[in-house]
Formats: sequence, structure tokens, C-alpha cells
Amino acid sequence: MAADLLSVEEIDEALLTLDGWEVVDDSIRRELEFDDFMEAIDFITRIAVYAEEMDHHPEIRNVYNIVSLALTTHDAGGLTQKDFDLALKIDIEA
Ligand SMILES: C[C@H](O)[C@H](O)[C@H]1CNC2=NC(N)=NC(=O)C2=N1
Repeated sequence: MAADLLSVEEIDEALLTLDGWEVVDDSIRRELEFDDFMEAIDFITRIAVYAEEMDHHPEIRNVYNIVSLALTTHDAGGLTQKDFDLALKIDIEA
């Protein structure tokens, strides 16, 4: 079963616990800059492990040393606690 969608108030409160994420449409997004391409790819592989463990997968875009992430819960059609749980893991890894 899909997780519950969060209310606007719950989303605002959850954002306070995160670093550099913004709400865009039905997702939260963060852009990270690394020293070079390999550092960016290394980061992606580290967060991929969390994504698999949590069965929750970010949209990932990489251009050289920049990694752009978007989290949303497709099953629920918007933001759920799962997105914020994964975002917190990503922040710790960043
Ligand atoms: C069946 C399985 O639980 C799902 O399809 C999962 C896998 N990873 C997922 N990742 C994300 N970001 N959203 C989802 O709704 C989602 N659903």
C-alpha cells in the first residue's frame, strides 16, 4: 500500500530538518556540487544503496560535477514521509 500524502503544513515542518531542498510541484529537489565527475558519481552510488534499502528511488540528473535530485512518491502521487526519510539520508551522505 502507498504511504500517505503529507499536508502542506507537514511538508513545511519536514523541510526544516533538511538542508537545501525546495518544493517543486509534487517533489522536493536539491542540487549538489562536487569537485569533479568521479566525486559526483561516487556520491550517486552511495545514495543508490540507501534507495535500494528503502525501496524508494530518487530521480537523478548528473552533469559533470553537478548532481540534481528530485524525490516524490509516484505510488501516492506526491510527497510522503518516505521522501523526507530518504532526503535526510542523502543530506547525511552529502
Ligand atoms: C513497488 C515498489 O514499492 C514501488 O514501485 C516503489 C519503488 N521505488 C519508488 N520510488 C519512488 N521515488 N517513488 C515510488 O513511488 C516508488 N515506488
